[in-house]
Amino acid sequence: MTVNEIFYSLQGEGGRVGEPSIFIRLTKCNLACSFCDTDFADGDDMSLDDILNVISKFPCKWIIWTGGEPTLQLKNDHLAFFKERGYKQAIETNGTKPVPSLIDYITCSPKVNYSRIKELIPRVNEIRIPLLNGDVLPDIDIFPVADKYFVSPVFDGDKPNTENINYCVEQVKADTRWTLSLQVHKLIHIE
Ligand SMILES: C[S@@+](CC[C@H](N)C(=O)[O-])C[C@H]1O[C@@H](n2cnc3c(N)ncnc32)[C@H](O)[C@@H]1O
Ligand SMILES: Nc1nc2[nH]cc(C(=O)O)c2c(=O)[nH]1
Ligand code: SF4
Ligand SMILES: [Mg+2]
Repeated sequence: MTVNEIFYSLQGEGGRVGEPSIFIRLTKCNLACSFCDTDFADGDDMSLDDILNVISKFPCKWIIWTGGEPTLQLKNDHLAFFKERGYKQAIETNGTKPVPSLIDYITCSPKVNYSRIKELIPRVNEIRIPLLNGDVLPDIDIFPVADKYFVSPVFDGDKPNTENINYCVEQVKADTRWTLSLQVHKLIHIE
């Protein structure tokens, strides 16, 4: 696999905020979102044993596969390797590709082709849609069935953007099926 970075931190976004997690960021993406806060271009080839060597130092059994777009590389063979070693595995995906079945927790953060996501990924744990001030929030039923639906105001790099936050607050108050998600890791200055 081509790996951009591996770090141990707390989940900063969505339904599992605050949970200790090992982030494995894979290189490459099939989209180029204007607001993307991540530099995922560089990477090193790592074998599964190389990755295990790094992550086994952390006192944590939850992996979050992210990127870039992790579905471009991640397959059930990779997931089976870590599952056999006692890891639970979550994914952060943009919803443009199917998610391998051995994933334990799916966060889908829609960016494009909203109506197609359901066909590719019928059931997710959370939808977490990034919104800029004025972006149209689609009707919730267009998305896959989820346990929880979040709107996530786009941050300016590491800084919260008041207009985007206020706009998301309005959306949640107008349709109570949605919940606000903030990028808490940026607010508390952790990775
Ligand atoms: C960097 S992406 C990687 C995973 C996958 N490509 C995706 O888009 O879900 C991880 C999360 O960061 C969010 N994100 C990226 N840039 C952001 C920003 N400037 N403000 C808020 N969320 C952002 C994405 O929407 C996604 O939920
Ligand atoms: N703390 C922290 N939580 C996160 N949740 C999703 C992230 C990502 O970049 O995928 C992320 C991240 O980069 N840091
Ligand atoms: S899909 Fe995810 S990683 Fe790719 S550019 Fe958009 S936010 Fe960044
Ligand atoms: Mg991030």
